[in-house]
Amino acid sequence: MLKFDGVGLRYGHGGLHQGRALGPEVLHDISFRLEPGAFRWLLGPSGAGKTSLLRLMYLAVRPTRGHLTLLGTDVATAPRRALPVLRRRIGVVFQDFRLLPHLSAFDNVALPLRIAGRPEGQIRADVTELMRWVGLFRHLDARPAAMSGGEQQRVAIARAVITRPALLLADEPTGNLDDGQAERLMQLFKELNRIGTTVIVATHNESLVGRHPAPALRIADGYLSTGRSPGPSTGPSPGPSTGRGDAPEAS
Ligand SMILES: Nc1ncnc2c1ncn2[C@@H]1O[C@H](COP(=O)(O)OP(=O)(O)OP(=O)(O)O)[C@@H](O)[C@H]1O
Repeated sequence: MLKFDGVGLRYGHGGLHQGRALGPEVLHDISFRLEPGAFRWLLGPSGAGKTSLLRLMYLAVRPTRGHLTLLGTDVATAPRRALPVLRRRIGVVFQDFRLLPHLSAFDNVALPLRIAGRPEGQIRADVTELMRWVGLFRHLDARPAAMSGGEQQRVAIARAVITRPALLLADEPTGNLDDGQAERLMQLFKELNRIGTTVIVATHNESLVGRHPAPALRIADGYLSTGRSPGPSTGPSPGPSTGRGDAPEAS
């Protein structure tokens, strides 16, 4: 369902004729495959290429070389009209949240459901329940500017998961959360994963990764390797549902 085959990425491509030179390659020869229901940490030092890899997966950029298949669709050969439909099956928690400033927290989270044409009564029930779960029930009417960083991050998370996407991509989703909130967030991600969502979480939060051992995509200097995240040496560690979706991988 998610397949990278020799993918490389340079920024600025298409810009030559606009006077911008092609930048250096920031991702090199990325090859891996994930089946539906997989969970992966995405790990690597700052600047290694985690956000760039996620941007390929939510169609913000296209590979400069190689092949990328997302949810069964080859993004290079798919007709242009197919891409927004594909994109709607992907939930993204952006590192910088990207909430719409003129909308309330409720309306930010409701937006993907409204775009999908869901009935307003169902939207109200679903959004209210999820906002209660992420601890923001008292902030339904607040605008992003009136919320703390952690509150905004939780709105961004709620917006990403409200549609139960086929693929959930989260870029440093606990950066503004305390440990208790981060654990609650992991419960949410694991529950989605349990019901079939493929989940990829980029993070520097080593203690969170240690508490939830799962296979990892590791990036260093734009090159990918795969392996298992370090887990606690003792104690129960159910972790995300790592038993499913573990397709043979090559990197
Ligand atoms: N829009 C862009 N234009 C040009 N180069 C970029 C752009 N975005 C990222 N890069 C470069 O791509 C490389 C990888 O950056 P990326 O943001 O993917 O790393 P990261 O692993 O997500 O880092 P961090 O953990 O700090 O968020 C870096 O060298 C960065 O400077």
